[in-house]
Amino acid sequence: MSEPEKACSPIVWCVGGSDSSGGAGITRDLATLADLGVHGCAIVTLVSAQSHYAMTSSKAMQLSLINEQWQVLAAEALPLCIKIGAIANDAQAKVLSTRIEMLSVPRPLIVWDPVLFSSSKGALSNLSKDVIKQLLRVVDLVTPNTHELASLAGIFIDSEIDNAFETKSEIKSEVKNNRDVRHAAKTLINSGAKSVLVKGGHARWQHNATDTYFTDSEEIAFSQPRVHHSELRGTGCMQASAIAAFVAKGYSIIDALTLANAYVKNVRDVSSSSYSQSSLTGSRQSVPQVPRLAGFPTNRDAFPTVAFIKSGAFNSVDGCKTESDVFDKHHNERREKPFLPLSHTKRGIYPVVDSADWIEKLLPTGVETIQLRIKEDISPWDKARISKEIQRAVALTKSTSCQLFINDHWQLAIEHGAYGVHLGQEDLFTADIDAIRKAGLRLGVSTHGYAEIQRVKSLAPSYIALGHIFATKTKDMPSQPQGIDRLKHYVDLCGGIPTVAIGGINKNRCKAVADTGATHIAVVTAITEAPCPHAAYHTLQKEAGFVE
Ligand SMILES: Cc1ncc(COP(=O)(O)OP(=O)(O)O)c(N)n1
Ligand SMILES: Cc1ncsc1CCOP(=O)(O)O
Repeated sequence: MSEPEKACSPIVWCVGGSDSSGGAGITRDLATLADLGVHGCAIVTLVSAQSHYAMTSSKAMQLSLINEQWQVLAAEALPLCIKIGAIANDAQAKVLSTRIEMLSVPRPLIVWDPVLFSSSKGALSNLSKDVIKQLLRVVDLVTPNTHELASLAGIFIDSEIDNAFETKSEIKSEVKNNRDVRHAAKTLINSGAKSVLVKGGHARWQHNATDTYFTDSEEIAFSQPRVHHSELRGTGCMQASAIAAFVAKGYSIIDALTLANAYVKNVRDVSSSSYSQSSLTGSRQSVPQVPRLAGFPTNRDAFPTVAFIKSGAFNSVDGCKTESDVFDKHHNERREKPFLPLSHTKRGIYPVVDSADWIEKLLPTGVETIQLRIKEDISPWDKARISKEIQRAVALTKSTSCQLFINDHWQLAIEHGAYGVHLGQEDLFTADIDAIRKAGLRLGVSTHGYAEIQRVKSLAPSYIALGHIFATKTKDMPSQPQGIDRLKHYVDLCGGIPTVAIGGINKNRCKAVADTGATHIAVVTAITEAPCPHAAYHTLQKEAGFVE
């Protein structure tokens, strides 16, 4: 399944150096963008003479030429994203920082891959502490590996010491474990960086390769099985360009990080398999491994495990008891203990209602899955009344085959023996997931894109809800509607786990939704605001093709 074509490609600017081997730098950025259906423009900062194994020289572009490249592009159209790679010197860095600061709001998202050295063993840039500090503060996302993170954080640690003792210090930040990663990343954030993605490829102490994304309020880990002995160069350039490409295509930053991680995994896989193929056929004579194109990632096995670490829960570095695998330990444990599957495998319309009366009203339709969703901010009920309502809903459905899910109130759902619980993303930080599973209740969880789906898959829930598909008046949504094309990808990504599509679905839209393969279609107003809710339920079932 390929990604839908848009009428015109989004634009990303790449600022960086050319690598004559095509393995990295702006050469690789442009190939990555083209592979992902994004038009790349180039602002060349330096030209390097490089092969896959050595760099013999590198020459900086004149400042006037950097300025002119920027100006001529800006006069035509501003991009949705700017990816910055190697910057040759302080003067270039200052021009770029000033240019970025002058961009009017809403400005493009700026991603800086802080390439200080080339993997073919040569220095590409020689930036002073002050310009690095300035750059860190003007960009939106910086993507260091652990060596680069140590150098960047060292700058701030050095200057704290410089300020305190008024002496020059050689002290460097050390990054030798996950605790150091967090400490160094938080140093950058506390010094004004907006967000940091620390790449785990060089973090040999990690069992998996874990990229960790930090903002002042979030920490999200993306893990892949570690690749040992990779000869592929330019993966950092590819990853940062892919992030820029996905943001330019309208994905949220955390989905862009998830997709870019999967993209690089695919490039690695196709590149190494064609490389080993060439060795088998004898066509390889000390030929370097070159990156192959991989396109939009659609294969489930390329996607990372995603773990959201609640901000605050680990905000003190000492809060991490085990320095390793804080990031994915719980997720791996849970994957081995799946939730019970749904009892009905038949696809169907899934009404979401706010009272036991509605459940009573709809049961005669033969509805097989229903949700009681009581929102306290809508009706200020006290806990005792909510408890009674849940108890009544459970009693109504007990002797039927209808699967009753209780939204949010998982303790009451357990207490009253409901069939299942439906939770949102925030609830996952607070609910006792193990208690729900041990009590034998099913679990459904809401998601709003790639990162959350990958997070939730690790819980092995009974279903994954995907939303919101279309604009809805029922709930204020902070995210954009997903649309049918993305829904198709999400259903595929969920693999064998049943899916529920929700948000703005009515009788005219449910056929297209059902065609994506979503197992269930959840609706609120298409039933609750219909003149005849029974008839509406049957029409939706029919239009979706769930019944003859
Ligand atoms: C089937 C289904 N899907 C999504 C939701 C939304 O749940 P959540 O994100 O917890 O938001 P609220 O419903 O609590 O507003 C749902 N209820 N059911
Ligand atoms: C609870 C919820 N979660 C995502 S969209 C939504 C509301 C869906 O209501 P409607 O079917 O009326 O658009």
